[in-house]
Amino acid sequence: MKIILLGNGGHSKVIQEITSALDHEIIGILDSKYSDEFKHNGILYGPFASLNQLLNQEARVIIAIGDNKIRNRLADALEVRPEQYISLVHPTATVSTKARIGRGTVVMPNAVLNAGAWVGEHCIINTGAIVEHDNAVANFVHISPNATLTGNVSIAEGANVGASATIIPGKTIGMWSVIGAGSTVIANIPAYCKAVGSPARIIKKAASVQVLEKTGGDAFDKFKNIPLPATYDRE
Ligand SMILES: CC(=O)SCCNC(=O)CCNC(=O)[C@H](O)C(C)(C)COP(=O)(O)OP(=O)(O)OC[C@H]1O[C@@H](n2cnc3c(N)ncnc32)[C@H](O)[C@@H]1OP(=O)(O)O
Repeated sequence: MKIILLGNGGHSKVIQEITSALDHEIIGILDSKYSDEFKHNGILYGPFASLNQLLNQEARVIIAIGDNKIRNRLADALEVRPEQYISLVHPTATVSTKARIGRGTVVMPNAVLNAGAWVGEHCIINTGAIVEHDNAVANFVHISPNATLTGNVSIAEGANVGASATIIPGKTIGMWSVIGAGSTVIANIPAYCKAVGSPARIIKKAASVQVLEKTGGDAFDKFKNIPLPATYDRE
């Protein structure tokens, strides 16, 4: 399969290795840092504007950028049809036949996705991360290296779970929230919050969450609408 990578930073390096391990052929690496096109080892390097000519070659695309917001913005901005995105799973990752992985998602070496785990589109399940049974991981999420989502955990869109963090069973991380490296989450975390430590405490909340709390509203209930990922079979 011919693959085009969008982004050429550290995260892209790892994806390039996964792509090679899967015997795909990288035909283009595009990045905003390039203003002109050039070829090196048969790969076209250039700006994102070069995407259309490469897509004419029946290639598939992966957004190889670690920042969840930038992946989200790029996916919105690009005229790439959903079926043109590929999901990549490193050969050493263990993925249950009863797990689902959305388009544009990458599963790094030694990660584990157990039975009933649903992972959405354009997610990163990073090196050695564990996504246990019956997890729901929405689009544009990053589960960092060695993080553990125990059973029945829900991670809403765009959330970022730091390296080696642990989420205990049944808890929810709200949309676009960030969990610090090494933290242990033992309660639901509302949307747009930053939580750190063991047990994790919220150190930063979105203004809207603060207003709800001041007015007696239930912040979590208001923000917990978790967009479940669409079900796409593994490639
Ligand atoms: C392959 C890869 O690299 S994948 C990338 C993986 N990346 C990660 O895992 C990074 C995760 N990021 C973190 O843990 C960061 O520290 C964040 C995002 C949680 C916080 O970052 P910032 O908003 O810049 O917070 P800042 O550094 O100002 O710290 C604020 C407070 O939280 C504390 N804090 C920050 N991170 C943590 C943490 N992980 N655990 C415990 N406490 C923490 C700080 O000590 C500080 O406490 P203080 O106010 O008492 O001094």
